[in-house]
Amino acid sequence: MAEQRVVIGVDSSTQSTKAVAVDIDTGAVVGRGRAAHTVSEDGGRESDPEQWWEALEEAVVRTGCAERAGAVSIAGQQHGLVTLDAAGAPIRPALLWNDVRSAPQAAELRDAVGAAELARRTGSVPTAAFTAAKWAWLRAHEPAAADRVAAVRLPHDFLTERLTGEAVTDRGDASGTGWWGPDGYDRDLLDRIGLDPGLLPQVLPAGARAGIVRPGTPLRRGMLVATGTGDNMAAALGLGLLPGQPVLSLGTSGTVYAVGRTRPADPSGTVAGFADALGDWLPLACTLNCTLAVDHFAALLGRGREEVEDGGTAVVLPYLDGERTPNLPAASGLVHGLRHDTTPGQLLQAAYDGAAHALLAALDGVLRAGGEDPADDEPLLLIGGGARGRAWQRTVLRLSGRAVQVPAAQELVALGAAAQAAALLTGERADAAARRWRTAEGPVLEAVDKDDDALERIGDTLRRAGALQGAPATAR
Ligand SMILES: Nc1ncnc2c1ncn2[C@@H]1O[C@H](COP(=O)(O)OP(=O)(O)O)[C@@H](O)[C@H]1O
Ligand SMILES: O=C(CO)[C@@H](O)[C@H](O)COP(=O)(O)O
Repeated sequence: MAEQRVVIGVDSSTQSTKAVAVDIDTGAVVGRGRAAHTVSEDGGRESDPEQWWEALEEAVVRTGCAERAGAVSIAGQQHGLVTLDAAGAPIRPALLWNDVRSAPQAAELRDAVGAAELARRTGSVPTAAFTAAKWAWLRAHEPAAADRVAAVRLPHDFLTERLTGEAVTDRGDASGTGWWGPDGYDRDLLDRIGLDPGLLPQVLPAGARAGIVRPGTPLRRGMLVATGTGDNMAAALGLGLLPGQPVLSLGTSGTVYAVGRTRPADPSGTVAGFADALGDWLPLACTLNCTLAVDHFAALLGRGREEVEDGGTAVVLPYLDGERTPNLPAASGLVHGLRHDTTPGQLLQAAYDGAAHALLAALDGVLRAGGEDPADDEPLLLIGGGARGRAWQRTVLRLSGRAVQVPAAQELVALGAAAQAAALLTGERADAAARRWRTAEGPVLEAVDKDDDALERIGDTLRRAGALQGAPATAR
């Protein structure tokens, strides 16, 4: 019998690290591992990169394939600022994508350079999420720490470098920094925020090899390591996504995206013009308040996640972490439209609706930004931890008016990383490997009539909440 060929894909995302070991020939998942992360909650959002490394070690060992896999690749949460000293040790905890303290620095950059110019050069108008704003925050608030920095990395670059010793990244994750464009690093923008380009990793071409596993890790020494990428780019690979197929991901962040053939440049900032991990683009809109915010609401109401009820006039803007889409970093949660007959179940449903609203409102813009036609009747692919929740599925059906496909495969980010690893061994494109593995297959839920009344109520509340949501909610 021929020996089974296996690769490992890793997803180092906000709440945990997940690893999958995949049979290259069949796509069967032959091992899984998971280890949790800690995220600070006192004002900012920070995590210790050393904990990500330990979680990665634990998760890959748990797959049972750390010694026999042929290749490995690491995908990670986008945007996080990892600052290292000359020995490669973190100088301070990483500033995460959902830390809104850097909103003033993002606004300064937009004012200084102009939103349209930033979109033209980097594809995106930066919000607090972007690494450029985080570096500017560090320079302003912790100048002594910033002066000690010998290397700046994204979460997945940091982990790839720990594995290989190579200071490298890929175009997908680099496109979320706010200092990268199709011609490489933007020296003028780096200069404005006081970041030496010599501190940054080399951006490798799509499909390249990052290096090999060095001694002293739980993975076999000499194992091939692919470039890895940002988590949303990896999920696009993991689904074997073709241009124009929309995806809605329900995790700590909510994201909506599609592969596009045209380079996006949305001056309004709603659609970020990311690169994908191959040669195309990944226009994407992202919210800060998704599964965690709705779960928090359910806990406040003393109800289980699925205990929702239809009807009523309540509107919830569940902006517990501030918000990125719409760009309201100082916002807080807001409940409006309560009546004597409003039930707790209706209020919970309103929290789901409020969390899904901005993502679905951005969907057509995402498709157009990538040069694709929103009128095409492609089902919306629903992924991420929330995708299996029935209340989430019903909410997305009601507010999108589209058919929804729920892939049976789980951990699509880790599968996308595994597809990158497989591509190193087979010579395929990573997305082609995932299509061969049939990762996107799953039940299609039929479209229902769009709930325009609910969408209108939320949009109206949002418009009228203006001053309340723009003012600082708490001193951060
Ligand atoms: N059946 C479910 N219904 C709704 N939400 C769920 C369900 N299972 C998990 N979740 C949510 O999924 C989230 C984790 O999703 P995941 O995509 O793994 O997050 P991340 O990648 O951001 O770490 C958790 O916040 C959890 O509340
Ligand atoms: O900031 C973004 C996208 O721009 C987020 O999608 C992060 O990449 C975090 O992802 P999850 O941990 O929620 O998967």
